Amino acid sequence: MTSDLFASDSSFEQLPLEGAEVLLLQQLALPRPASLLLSELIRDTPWRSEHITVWGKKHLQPRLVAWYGDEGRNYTYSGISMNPLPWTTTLLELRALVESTCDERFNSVLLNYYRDGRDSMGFHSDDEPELGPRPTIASLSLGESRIFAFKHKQRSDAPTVNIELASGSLLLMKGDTQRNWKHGIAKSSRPLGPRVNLTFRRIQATNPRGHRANAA
Ligand SMILES: O=C(O)CCC(=O)C(=O)O
Ligand SMILES: [Fe+2]
Repeated sequence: MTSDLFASDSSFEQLPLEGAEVLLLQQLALPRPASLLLSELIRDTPWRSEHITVWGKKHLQPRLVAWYGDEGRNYTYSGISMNPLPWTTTLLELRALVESTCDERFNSVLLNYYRDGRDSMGFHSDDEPELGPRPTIASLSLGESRIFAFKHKQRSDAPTVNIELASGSLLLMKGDTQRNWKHGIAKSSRPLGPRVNLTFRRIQATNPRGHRANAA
């Protein structure tokens, strides 16, 4: 094991997205090598394959998901209501690391498992009412690098901004990011390995029924 596995670049880089606050840390100092965390999460998580309703039509989500968090922090999107699973030791460890790195507090985490290049996430904003009006979301990626694309919601002439989310990277979305931009993970025709993404979130105390119309 070389020290490179644990190398970290401790500075966040601000991405040039107008009307958004998006910061990227290329390499978080993980407690164990990313490959070990990835295989542990793939093996130990009770993954769910969910049907979601998008524009009134039922689809199977092209990825697997799991939702963890403090009790009572339910989350509803695209017609799915998720009751949180109790935190595991590993997820608590990762949460503490992410919280101290970005000086924020989170009470839940959504895990997305992209099994290969055919798995994806459609363009959406994380703008459910239970996240509050200007949510801070911290996204930790493990495994295969995937392209994370931002598309402006109002300005169709604004170019799509693509960023590569490598294993061990931490992306922070804050402020008006969700109000002005959508994001997604495209499919790839190349044979890609597995990736697990963890989005740490803060669910507000009240839990009105939310909706996410376009997160196929
Ligand atoms: O997998 C990713 O990087 C994106 C995850 C995401 O956008 C979400 O969970 O809302
Ligand atoms: Fe998202």
